[in-house]
Amino acid sequence: MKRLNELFDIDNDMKIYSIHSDSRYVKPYSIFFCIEGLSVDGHRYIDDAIFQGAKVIVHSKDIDKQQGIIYIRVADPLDELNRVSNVFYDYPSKKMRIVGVTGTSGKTVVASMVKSVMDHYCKAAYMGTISLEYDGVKEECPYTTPETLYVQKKLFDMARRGVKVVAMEASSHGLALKRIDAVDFNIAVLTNISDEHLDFHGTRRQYIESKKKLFSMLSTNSIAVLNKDEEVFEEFKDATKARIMTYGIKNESEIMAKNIELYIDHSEFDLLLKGNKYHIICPVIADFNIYNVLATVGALVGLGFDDRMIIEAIGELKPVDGRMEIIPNRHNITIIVDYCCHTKDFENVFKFADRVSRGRIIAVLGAPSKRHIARRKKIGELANRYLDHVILTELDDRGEKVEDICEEIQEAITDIPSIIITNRAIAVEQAVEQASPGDVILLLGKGHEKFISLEVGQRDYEGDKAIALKAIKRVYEGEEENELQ
Ligand SMILES: CC(=O)N[C@H]1[C@@H](OP(=O)(O)OP(=O)(O)OC[C@H]2O[C@@H](n3ccc(=O)[nH]c3=O)[C@H](O)[C@@H]2O)O[C@H](CO)[C@@H](O)[C@@H]1O[C@H](C)C(=O)N[C@@H](C)C(=O)N[C@H](CCC(=O)O)C(=O)O
Repeated sequence: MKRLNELFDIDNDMKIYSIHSDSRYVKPYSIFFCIEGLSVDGHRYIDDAIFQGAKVIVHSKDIDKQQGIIYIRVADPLDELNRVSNVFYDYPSKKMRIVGVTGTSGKTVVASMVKSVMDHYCKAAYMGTISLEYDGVKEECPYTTPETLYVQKKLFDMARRGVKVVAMEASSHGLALKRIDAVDFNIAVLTNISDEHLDFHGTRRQYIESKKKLFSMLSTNSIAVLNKDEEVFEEFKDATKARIMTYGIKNESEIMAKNIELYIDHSEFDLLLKGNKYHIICPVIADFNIYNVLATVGALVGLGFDDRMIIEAIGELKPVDGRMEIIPNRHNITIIVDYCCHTKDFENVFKFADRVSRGRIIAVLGAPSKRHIARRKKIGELANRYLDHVILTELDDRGEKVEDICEEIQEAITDIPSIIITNRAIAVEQAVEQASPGDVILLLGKGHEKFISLEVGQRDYEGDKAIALKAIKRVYEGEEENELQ
């Protein structure tokens, strides 16, 4: 609870119990902020908010006024929402060390790794695509980077429960839509930038600018962990007042990986850290994940880790749920589940499998509907180049016919066999049935997710990992039993 005059420069000490930007959740004695959205304008819902009990309306447009309600007109209600939510929740981000991770790919992996390492030392939190997780709380996050009120409320709860470090993903949408403007970041990490989300941002330039915002928000005593091998490195360096910490594989950096050896179930490399060299054996797979490990090291150095703590932490890193996650089995079949969102991700995963596999590479994949249509042909072309067999299936159909999406991918697969099995669970089972010892199965696109998005809402899906594990048991362990009989 706060008094109104603590939140605004106003001569009124009314008790305010909550603040809202969505009329559907407004509670009595609250403030409603009218946010102009991309599809609707929050000003339309003022009456609903008052009906639900809002006593204060923060708006930017001419509106009809009612008796007994306080109206506060501001230039930008979203900016005010950010400012007020910070005051309302007692500046929660200032009470913890906040690590923000942005970039096209790798945000989830880096933020999750930072959290899992920090868990050994203090109460740590993760907020991002997979979940919101801290101090025994685990729930689905509404967005990769949720909206201001959600973020502030959760940070407030974390601070109250003694969380010391928060690793959160900063999506380009979240940054552009001011969802984390009120967060005081201590460390910002850039993974990489490729041409994605142009449907929302319009141009690559706009996309880059939204990512850069995280770094321009940093103060002089914060740290910007930047990938020196990225084309945009100099631009990001110039965008921040923070101390720069560089990592990379190709260009000379403060944190470097050299002599990288990739294996199907782990990686080895020499880590160059402040002039020292350490040989690392690390349970994460694929070269693009080495970048993620280096970015994590950057964040940990920023959090005060010394070399010994870093080496210990990397050796114990666990693969993140549904991110190049190997599904264990005793049958010499390597099954990898990966979220694989962008075209570049598909290329990276295919290349890795091609490089380390001694058998065939079988992939189960699809493409999301009504989004990134051009991606379908590109995925097909890449599959053609690197894989041996493809099973095309549903991803998130959102009302488009799955067969049509699969056929569009299939048109570009001219040199290797491909089949369409629209039911994803059956497609995964098929892949397991077809595999022989030595083969690699790639289950791509769903990662940790246990739902399929429909035109409206979503339906439950058991998850690639669970289905693959069951199939292994049925196909291989069942066979073993038969042989014994
Ligand atoms: C493009 C985008 O991000 N849009 C977000 C935006 O939608 P919008 O601007 O259209 O909002 P709106 O629905 O018009 O509503 C405007 C205002 O009216 C309010 N309202 C609305 C209805 C009502 O009955 N009462 C009411 O008060 C809303 O709460 C809101 O404050 O604001 C809405 C609520 O404030 C968000 O739900 C919505 O996220 C959409 C659904 C979404 O899917 N966003 C995705 C793309 C997203 O953010 N993705 C990124 C990850 C990207 C990645 O890296 O892959 C993420 O961080 O998750």
